[in-house]
Amino acid sequence: MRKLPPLIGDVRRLALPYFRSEERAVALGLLGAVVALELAWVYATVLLNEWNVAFYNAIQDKDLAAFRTQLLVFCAIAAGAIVVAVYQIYLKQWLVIRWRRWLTQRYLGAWLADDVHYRLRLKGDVADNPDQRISEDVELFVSRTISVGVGLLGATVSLVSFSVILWGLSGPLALSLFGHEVSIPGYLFFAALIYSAAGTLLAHVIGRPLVRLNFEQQRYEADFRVDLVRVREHGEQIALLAGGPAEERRLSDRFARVWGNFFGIMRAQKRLTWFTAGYNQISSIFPYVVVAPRYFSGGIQLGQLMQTGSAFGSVQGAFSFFVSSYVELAEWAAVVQRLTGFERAMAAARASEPAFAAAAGAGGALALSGLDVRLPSGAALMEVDGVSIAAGERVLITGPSGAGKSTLLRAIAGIWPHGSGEIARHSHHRLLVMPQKPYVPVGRLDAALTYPEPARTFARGEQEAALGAVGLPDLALRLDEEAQWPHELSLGEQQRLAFARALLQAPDVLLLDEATSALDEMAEADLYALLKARLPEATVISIGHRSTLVPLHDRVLHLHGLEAPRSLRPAGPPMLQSA
Ligand SMILES: Nc1ncnc2c1ncn2[C@@H]1O[C@H](COP(=O)(O)OP(=O)(O)OP(=O)(O)O)[C@@H](O)[C@H]1O
Repeated sequence: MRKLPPLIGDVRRLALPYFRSEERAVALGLLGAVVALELAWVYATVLLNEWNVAFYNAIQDKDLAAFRTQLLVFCAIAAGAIVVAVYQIYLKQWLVIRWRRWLTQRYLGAWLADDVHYRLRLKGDVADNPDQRISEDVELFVSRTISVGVGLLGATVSLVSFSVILWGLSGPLALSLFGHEVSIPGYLFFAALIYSAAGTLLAHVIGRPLVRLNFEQQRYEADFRVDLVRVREHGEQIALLAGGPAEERRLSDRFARVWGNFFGIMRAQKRLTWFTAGYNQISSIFPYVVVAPRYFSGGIQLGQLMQTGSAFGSVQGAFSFFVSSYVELAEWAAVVQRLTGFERAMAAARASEPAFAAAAGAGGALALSGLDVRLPSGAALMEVDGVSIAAGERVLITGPSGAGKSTLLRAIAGIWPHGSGEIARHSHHRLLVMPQKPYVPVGRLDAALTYPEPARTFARGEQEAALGAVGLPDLALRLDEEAQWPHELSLGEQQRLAFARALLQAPDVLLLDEATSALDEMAEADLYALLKARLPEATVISIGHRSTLVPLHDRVLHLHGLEAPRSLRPAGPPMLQSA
């Protein structure tokens, strides 16, 4: 297991915000109730321990009346314990689901705000599989923190209560050491302590690899699941390429890591179970072996033997909380580590300074000066200086494949975090990016059309008119329909849908990244003419390889140079001819 102080520090950082949040009254109320019920449970076990004396002495004395009375006492204690058990589980689950809801919303907010999800992806492996961290790890963290926390509290209270009882029951142990008479008071307590401490130490040594193995297991499971989802999403392309066998090989390789690591877990858990199972078996008999001499010498009766045995078992059980919960603790430590890493990565992504300084510009105008755009690796990609684009101007950017045209649009859109320089634009102007493959969410068509605004933002008539204008009049009749639109609509139809979205949202700046690549040249010209007619004020920056795009724009900028870093300058006449 990890070193305890950092683990406790991480748990505090992850857990405290909920108990200080706007939900703190309910959270603390539920936590208080769960703790109170745990204490009530310990109290019931103390009562049962005392009941042992009267019950077993009644058996030893063949006292039927006392035996019957004690059966009734038992029923009363057991009834109370049953109520406590039922409500403790119920209230614990209540606390788990509320806490999980709060933490999930917090993580969703942090992950989706300020493009953190995208920046994390660009950074690569810093926080793998955020989906798994938000869904599974949050649930595991919340439920394990409550069960470990409450378990630890119960074990501590039980330890104190039964230690007092055991100390009282245990007479001093007289020993003769090197000719000196030594008397050890409360020797049964010390016997329980030594037995449990030895068990805890051994469990820790044997079970330590489980933390790392559990950490890896959660990661491999998530990687495998993500790959399965990708096959489902790209089913058509895979079928067209007859890629089934290739996917099967890849998925089998992925799964090999899942089961390979699981074998590691099985081996580690087997080693630990050899120890814990043996330890638990010995624990059930060990107290009686320790107390038996006093019983057989007539020092105590059967009732006291049973009470002492049970008190010894409780003290030793409380001390051994660590041994019995080692696997659970190991999983919990792994989850704490994963969530802490996720929070840190999100905070770092959010805190990273924007690469390109935003300067004030006017209207839909843009000015790019001293831009040095880089790759995540730090390698220089392109340089852009002294490029001004007037409001309402239409500019085409050309350049060889891989030159960095899309990356430049990402930088202008404000989501590319690598590089330096200044991008001047009006702080309130609205910008819409239309990529080659538009994002079309699954669900109702009107929501897909108006994304990311809610469908109700635009009147139904406006939505129908926009679809009609871009050549999709049939879809205007299906606005209420829910479907897998990304699979149902052709790429050309999706690109038309993106134009309809632009007409509705009427942005000040439009960035078109090969947004008409799936359409024929006539349809492309019609859609550009539509933009000019409906959004005459909008600044348009397009990327494309087709020469037919040139007359649809006022100016062409080209990424010059044979290799990176290329520079963006006006395209010369030869370029225009070859473009
Ligand atoms: N997230 C990323 N991580 C690492 N490299 C990237 C990333 N995104 C882009 N690149 C690299 O940056 C370079 C420019 O890519 P970009 O997509 O901007 O080119 P492009 O000019 O738009 O190409 P095309 O015309 O083929 O669409 C490429 O070499 C690409 O591999």
